[in-house]
Amino acid sequence: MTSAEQHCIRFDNLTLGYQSRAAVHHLSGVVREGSLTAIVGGNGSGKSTLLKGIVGVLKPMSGTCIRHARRDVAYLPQQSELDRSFPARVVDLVMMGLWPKRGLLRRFSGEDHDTILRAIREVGLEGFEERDLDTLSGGQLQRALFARVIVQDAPIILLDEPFNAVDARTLQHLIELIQSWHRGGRTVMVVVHDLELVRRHFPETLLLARSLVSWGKTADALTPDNLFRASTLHEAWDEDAPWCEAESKHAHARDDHGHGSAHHHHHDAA
Ligand SMILES: Nc1ncnc2c1ncn2[C@@H]1O[C@H](COP(=O)(O)OP(=O)(O)OP(=O)(O)O)[C@@H](O)[C@H]1O
Repeated sequence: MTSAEQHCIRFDNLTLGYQSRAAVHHLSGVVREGSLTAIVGGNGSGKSTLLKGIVGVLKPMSGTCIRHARRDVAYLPQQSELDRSFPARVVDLVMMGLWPKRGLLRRFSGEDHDTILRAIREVGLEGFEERDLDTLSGGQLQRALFARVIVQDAPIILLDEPFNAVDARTLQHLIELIQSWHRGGRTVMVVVHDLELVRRHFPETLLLARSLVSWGKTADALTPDNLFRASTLHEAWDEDAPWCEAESKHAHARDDHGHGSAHHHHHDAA
């Protein structure tokens, strides 16, 4: 495998934000092809912003985020960003996963319908095909969204807090689906708040506190020291600071974690 093949996503001094305020500062490093990474950090630490930067809905303020060979991305936003009152059934939501490939106005083939029904079965929602989205429980909606990811069949999968408000059984099922995507060689990044879950199921972790705190094998990334540093940075935020003032305040934290080319060595394992 060439090094270009190993690098699925590359960040080079990437800064992302809104209006004139940066939310993710000067991130450098590579996401290895086929890796399974948890993105961890406190509220407002830039996790969702980073996913939006990878998808491309948010353009860099500076630096770059490059997806190798413009790989397709399946992106699941936080449930709070979804409009549940949208008048659609489960089958319509899952069908949307085929739009990028088929186009909005093309008719779907019998094969496409089989793909959609198979995905609905795979997430355990058989019998719910015709149900309106606004009648689903939170866990059922999350299953339907996972079915949409399945039909998208993308090599890169980004999930923003997919385990929020799901019960133990649904959680186990969603984890199994993520693991099957990982075994199939897809590159998967998931925003997760529960650190025990991360330690149990995610080989690699990226810990954010607006700037990168640590990134590598989960056991190395989530040391008490790194978690303490992340919380200290978190407390030091000034929401009203002009962009990059926060960066200079936090420069020491960036200097000693050695991300970028150094962190890349972590990615041989997993
Ligand atoms: N659309 C927006 N416009 C302006 N500022 C935003 C916008 N979205 C996020 N922010 C700000 O960017 C910063 C990072 O937010 P982000 O949503 O990436 O954090 P997060 O780590 O995903 O948080 P959480 O765990 O609470 O979901 C926060 O200060 C937030 O207020």
